[in-house]
Amino acid sequence: MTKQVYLPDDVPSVGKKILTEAGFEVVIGSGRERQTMKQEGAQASAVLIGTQTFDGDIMDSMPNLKVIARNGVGYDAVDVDAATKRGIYVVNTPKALSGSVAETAVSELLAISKNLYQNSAAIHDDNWNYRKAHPGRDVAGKTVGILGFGRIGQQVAKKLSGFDVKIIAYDPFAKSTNNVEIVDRETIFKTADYVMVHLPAIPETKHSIGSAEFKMMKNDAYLINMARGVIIVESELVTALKNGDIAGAALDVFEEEPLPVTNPLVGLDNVLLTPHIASNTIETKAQMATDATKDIVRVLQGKMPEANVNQLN
Ligand SMILES: NC(=O)C1=CN([C@@H]2O[C@H](COP(=O)(O)OP(=O)(O)OC[C@H]3O[C@@H](n4cnc5c(N)ncnc54)[C@H](O)[C@@H]3O)[C@@H](O)[C@H]2O)C=CC1
Ligand SMILES: O=C(O)C(=O)COP(=O)(O)O
Repeated sequence: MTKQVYLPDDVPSVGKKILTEAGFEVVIGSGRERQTMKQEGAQASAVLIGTQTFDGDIMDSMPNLKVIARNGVGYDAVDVDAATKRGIYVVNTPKALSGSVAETAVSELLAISKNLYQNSAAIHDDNWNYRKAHPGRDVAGKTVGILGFGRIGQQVAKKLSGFDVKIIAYDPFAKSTNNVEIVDRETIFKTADYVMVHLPAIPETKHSIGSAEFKMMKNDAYLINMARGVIIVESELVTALKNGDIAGAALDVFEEEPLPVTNPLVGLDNVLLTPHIASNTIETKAQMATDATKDIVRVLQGKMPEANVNQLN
């Protein structure tokens, strides 16, 4: 019988082509909701998922499942222990997206420094003079502090190398490089003008940045989080933004996604909010779909997965 690959969300055609050419049936689903996935994926030998929760209960509804492919890098929402107990591979696409996420991180750093969003909104509102009372900040001469100096953190440092900034990083497993000094965690919060979060969401990092860290930060410093919402204590960030403990924030990820419009972050004028778009580009989505589906094919053909190799772009 033809093996099924279940895609709760559609992916670029290059990925579907790899699956059909390898002889698999592609089942495009209608969303990430638990019951929907359980029904639509009941016959699946492989699934290709986003950031939705994928636990043992869902795995048990898919008795043929051999591989869970994360179309992305963070697999914090996949119960890897449950998969391992069931003999199911978990793969991801770390090589595909580091550069793209770093581009978005640097874009947001520049956008909050120059008030790009507010100035554009002001023009749309027929307010050319908004700029007068809202000068931006130069990036040159500032200190950028990177928390988590892995694939993405290193790409951020590379992209920033032409900006005349001092770059420091905290990561217990990383070493200083030509242009990046590894420092202790406190030094990041106390001295950086931009604190950039590129940590994995693991028990050690969950809610690890809150009021104590915001109080350590300089009043004119910015927080940029492109990693996972759960790393920040959101309510304490709101307080810090309102009290002026920090100058502003750029956030691509939130504890609850989609971010409810009732969340107190919405409407603050010193925060740039984007809907989890750091890797959401035409080129990177195609590369992620390619890497993930090639690994699905390998596993379903009885080979070892390859895309999940810790290698820089
Ligand atoms: N906004 C978005 O669309 C995207 C978000 N992400 C998030 O970015 C995260 C990072 O991705 P990569 O750089 O590829 O991962 P990575 O595993 O290459 O790098 C993470 C680094 O954090 C370090 N680390 C671990 N615990 C730490 C701690 N307590 N303190 C300081 N450093 C610590 C590790 O040693 C590692 O070097 C992912 O886990 C994912 O959640 C990834 C892609 C897209
Ligand atoms: O790769 C990751 O970890 C991401 O956060 C990308 O998110 P997505 O799978 O595109 O919703």
